[in-house]
Amino acid sequence: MGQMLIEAIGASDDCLLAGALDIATSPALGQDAGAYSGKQTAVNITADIAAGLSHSQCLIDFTRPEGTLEHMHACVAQGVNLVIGTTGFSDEQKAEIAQAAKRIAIVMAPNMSVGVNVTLKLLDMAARAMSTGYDIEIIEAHHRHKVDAPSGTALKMGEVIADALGRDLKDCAVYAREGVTGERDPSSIGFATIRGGDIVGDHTVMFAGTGERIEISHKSSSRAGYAQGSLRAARFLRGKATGCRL
Ligand SMILES: NC(=O)C1=CN([C@@H]2O[C@H](COP(=O)(O)OP(=O)(O)OC[C@H]3O[C@@H](n4cnc5c(N)ncnc54)[C@H](OP(=O)(O)O)[C@@H]3O)[C@@H](O)[C@H]2O)C=CC1
Ligand SMILES: O=C(O)C1=N[C@H](C(=O)O)C[C@H](O)C1
Repeated sequence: MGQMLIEAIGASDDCLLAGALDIATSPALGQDAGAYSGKQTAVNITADIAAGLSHSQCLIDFTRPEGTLEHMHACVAQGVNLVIGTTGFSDEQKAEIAQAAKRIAIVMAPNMSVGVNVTLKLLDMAARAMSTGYDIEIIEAHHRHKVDAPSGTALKMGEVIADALGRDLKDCAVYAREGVTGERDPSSIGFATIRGGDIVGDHTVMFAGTGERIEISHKSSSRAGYAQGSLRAARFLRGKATGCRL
């Protein structure tokens, strides 16, 4: 995602790359942030977070939860707003992010694509309309490099549906099935995860009834939409001092 963001920022007429961070062991440290594509950005990749943020108004973070939190503390110290695309946070980590939003402005979304966020609205509507008589299953597929499961997007879809049905996802989510599982609990929301190849990101929510089923799907064919959505979030944060969209 770092490379997609550098590309999207380079192509935009209102955003400027002011820093590029990676971890201390990265072989890319010291290189120009555009070196991977042969295009110069005049920004060198650094692991020095304070230095990387020193000319920035907003940090866009796609790393790992522990990296995001480290970056977030630096953003708070330096008054830099934050867009979080990283997924896989625990409840405690999410609470820490909500606390930080009292000091800086934060947008956090497990999926930055416009299409997925529209899909979340469709799911809210569908769940309310099919609140009984339909079994709800969420199926997601991603590339072989993805480290968290189910995806942040699938979990968000589950939360939206559970909220619409007046359920708590913690009580009704079924993340795995194996062996003699017994019949399906009608109040459950099931998750199935596929990992393989270079699948960018597919999500389908199935409402399986008697004699029919409805499937609402979103499929990403490029990661560019995530980068564009992140810039949109950064623009939204421009001029904001505190608060969060989670
Ligand atoms: N919200 C959205 O729309 C999207 C969210 N994502 C999420 O973004 C995250 C990153 O995905 P992706 O770009 O594919 O992953 P990558 O592994 O390709 O990139 C993550 C980068 O973060 C670095 N990193 C790892 N740990 C740390 C750390 N502790 N501190 C600082 N940097 C760190 C990695 O370094 P190194 O390679 O050296 O380990 C790597 O450069 C995932 O959580 C993914 O689910 C992804 C796409 C869209
Ligand atoms: O790791 C990815 O690639 C993606 N992660 C996000 C998630 O966990 O939902 C968003 C998108 O599906 C791509």
